[in-house]
Amino acid sequence: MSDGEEDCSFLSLPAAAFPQHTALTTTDQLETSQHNHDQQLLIQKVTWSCSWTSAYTLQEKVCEFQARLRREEASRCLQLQRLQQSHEQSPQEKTNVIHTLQEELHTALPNGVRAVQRLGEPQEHQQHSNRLIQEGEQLIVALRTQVGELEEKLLDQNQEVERLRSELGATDLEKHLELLVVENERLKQELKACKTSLLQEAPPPACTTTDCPHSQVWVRQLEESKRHAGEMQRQLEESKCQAFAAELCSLRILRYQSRSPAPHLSLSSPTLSISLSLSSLSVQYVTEIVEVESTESQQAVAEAQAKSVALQEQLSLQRQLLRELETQLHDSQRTSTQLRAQILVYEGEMERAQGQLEAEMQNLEEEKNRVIEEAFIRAESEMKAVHENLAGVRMNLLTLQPALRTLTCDYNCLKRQVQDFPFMLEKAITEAKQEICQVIGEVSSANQELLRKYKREMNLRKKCHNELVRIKGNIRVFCRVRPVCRGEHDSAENMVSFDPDDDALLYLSNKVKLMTFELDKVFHPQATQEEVFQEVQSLVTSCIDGFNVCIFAYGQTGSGKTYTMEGVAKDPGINQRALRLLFSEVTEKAPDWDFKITVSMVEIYNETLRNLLGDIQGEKLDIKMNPDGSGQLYVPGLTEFTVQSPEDINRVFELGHMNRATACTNLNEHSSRSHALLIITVAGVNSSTGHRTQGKLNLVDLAGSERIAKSGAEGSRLREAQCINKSLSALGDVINALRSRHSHVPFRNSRLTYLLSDSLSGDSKTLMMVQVSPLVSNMSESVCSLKFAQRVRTIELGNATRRQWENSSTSSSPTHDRTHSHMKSHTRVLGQPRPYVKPSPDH
Ligand SMILES: Nc1ncnc2c1ncn2[C@@H]1O[C@H](COP(=O)(O)OP(=O)(O)OP(=O)(O)O)[C@@H](O)[C@H]1O
Repeated sequence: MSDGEEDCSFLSLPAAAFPQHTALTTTDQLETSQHNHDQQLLIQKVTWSCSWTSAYTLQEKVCEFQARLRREEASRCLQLQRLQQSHEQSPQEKTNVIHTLQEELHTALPNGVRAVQRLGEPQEHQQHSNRLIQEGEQLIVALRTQVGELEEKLLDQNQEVERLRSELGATDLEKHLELLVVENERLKQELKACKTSLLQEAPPPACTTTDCPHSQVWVRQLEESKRHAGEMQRQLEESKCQAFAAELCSLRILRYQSRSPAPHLSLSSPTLSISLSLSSLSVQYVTEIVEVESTESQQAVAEAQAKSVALQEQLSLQRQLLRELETQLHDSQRTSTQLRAQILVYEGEMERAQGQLEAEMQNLEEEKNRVIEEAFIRAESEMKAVHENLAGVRMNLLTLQPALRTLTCDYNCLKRQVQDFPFMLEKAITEAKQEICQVIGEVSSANQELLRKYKREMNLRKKCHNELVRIKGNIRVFCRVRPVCRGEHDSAENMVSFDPDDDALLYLSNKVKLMTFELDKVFHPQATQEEVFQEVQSLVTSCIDGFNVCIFAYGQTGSGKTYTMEGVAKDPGINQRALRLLFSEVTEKAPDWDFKITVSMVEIYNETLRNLLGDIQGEKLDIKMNPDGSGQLYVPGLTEFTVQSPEDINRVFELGHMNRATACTNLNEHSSRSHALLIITVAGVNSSTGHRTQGKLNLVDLAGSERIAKSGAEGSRLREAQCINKSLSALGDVINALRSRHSHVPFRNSRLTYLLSDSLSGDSKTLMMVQVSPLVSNMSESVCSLKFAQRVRTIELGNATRRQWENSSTSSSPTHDRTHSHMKSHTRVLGQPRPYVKPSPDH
């Protein structure tokens, strides 16, 4: 039989005594706040019930309630145990939960006590109800009084229970629990620290199980736990002894009660323990005792019963405590076992780590020894080398010391020189300046003297040059043999030959005879344009000195006249080269002389004069006598282009070539049958003396000189040939007249001779370039051209030193002394009428 069953066994009231009490089933209805009300209600119910059946029913309900109450207390105790055993919660949380549970327990215990008391009340009421049934309403009042007293005693008992509980049970248990929790935390910390040190300080220090402080702590803890378990065991034994003594005492009381049921039973000892077997007494016995007991004895018995209940509770608490202690002991033993196992594991790990550490130490030691040995060997070799170097350095030092002394002396000497250098430099600079100034003066005077001599020599050279030209004659005849062109199969090797020793001889040979021609200069087919111009440039530059010059190319068609005079774009002929030379010469003479170069370009076709630089293409011009009565000729409308830069030269030739090509449908054929004239006028004035000079250069590309019979021309071609022959024969006649010194020179017989009359006069210089074809087929024409050239070469035009001169002062020209001038200056602005010099008929 359980404790609860024993408690309610003496209240074996009949069932269904209070049918209307079925609502009293929950713990809430038995709370303290409802206690008085429930007591009153219960008393009323008891009063109203007059049968034993109702009492038994009430007893069953009470027993059921007590059983539930104990189950709740047991579950709370178990929960408290679980919480105390839990090591995962923090101590503060555990303490809070324990306090909460203790409060609940404190609340539940009085309720349980009151409930037990109330269980006694029905019994008391049942006992008194039998009398009250008989005695009436007075007993109810007495019962109420007793109930009040019982309540007061119940309160005392509760206080006593609390005191006992605080002294014996819960306080020690809590302290022990706290100690265990603290110890547990400390062990956890040590275990964690031990793990950390093992991980960090690998390998761990070598220690044995007996030397390890953790093991010693655990062993001490184990021993302490054992000791604690022994104390708990001892307390359990004491509790058992107390329970046994209480049981004996209760049995003695019962025997005493059975022997002498005195009305004043003394149960005053507070330490008296009542056995649980007290509850096993039958209700019948209690009823009989109560019937014969007095009021005081009944009260004493009730007190004893209450104390018995309290002691029973203490006993149950002690048993519970014992079980807890036993559980703790088991846990401690299990923990000790686990700790031992863990210690063994740690010791194994430490041994392994120590072994690894020793192996690594050994390896490191070997490595260290090896490295030290290598370093030692290396250091020895280096030391040896250093010693050798040191010996060499010492030797060098010994040899360098004298050199250093010498260098020091040199350095001191140089230092003194450097210190004196500024003064010496200044002195040297001053002397050098004086010398330089003196030398500059000497050089300047020498330069002046040299310049004076140079000018004198230049004048002398020009005089000699002009004298040479005069001695050579005013008409010079050159011959140029063109090469065999591509596509020409005729060979000239057998027809034309040259004298290697004399460049003035040319041989023409046919099948019959060999003809020799003596000219001023013969150019072989390989002669370049530059070589040809080298020979004629002295004539060109004499134009600057005021001479009239005429250079014309003569020869049959295709003999190379145009090539010599105009040339090609990549290799220009005499025209372009002469103009560029004049431009560069007058530029060099600036600023002493201010020269102006003007250019005109005309062609004579079928005895018609055409302007090639005019705005009107193919404009026909005429040669007229100047109306001023000077007897000079001029060409009205002739365009003169002033050349001021090399680019102007190019523009002049481009314009002239374009106008000539536009005026003629077939340029090649047309050019063969017309005379092309480039007229360059050079007029200068000396800026210091005011002397003026003017020369004219006529560059003429004559038409082909074929014979009409050979060409077989008819119609217009015949007329062209007749005009060409007329002009060429007129040129021959003029030259013959000049050679024969006739009184009349027929300049007017053709436009060509009329236009060139001033350049063919006595003081002019004429160069005839006879062009010869190397082809055998052109043999007869070549012979005719060369014969004509030889005749011209014999002409004496007069004194070439005579030139155009305008200033009447006695000073000399740039290169010559002043002589007679027969030509007046007739420069004009571009496009304006220009007087033309008419040659003197005397010439
Ligand atoms: N010295 C030379 N070197 C190279 N080729 C030349 C030479 N002389 C003339 N020629 C060439 O011979 C050909 C005829 O020359 P060019 O036209 O000058 O003869 P031309 O006497 O002026 O003829 P035309 O009376 O018909 O005008 C041209 O193709 C020209 O290039």
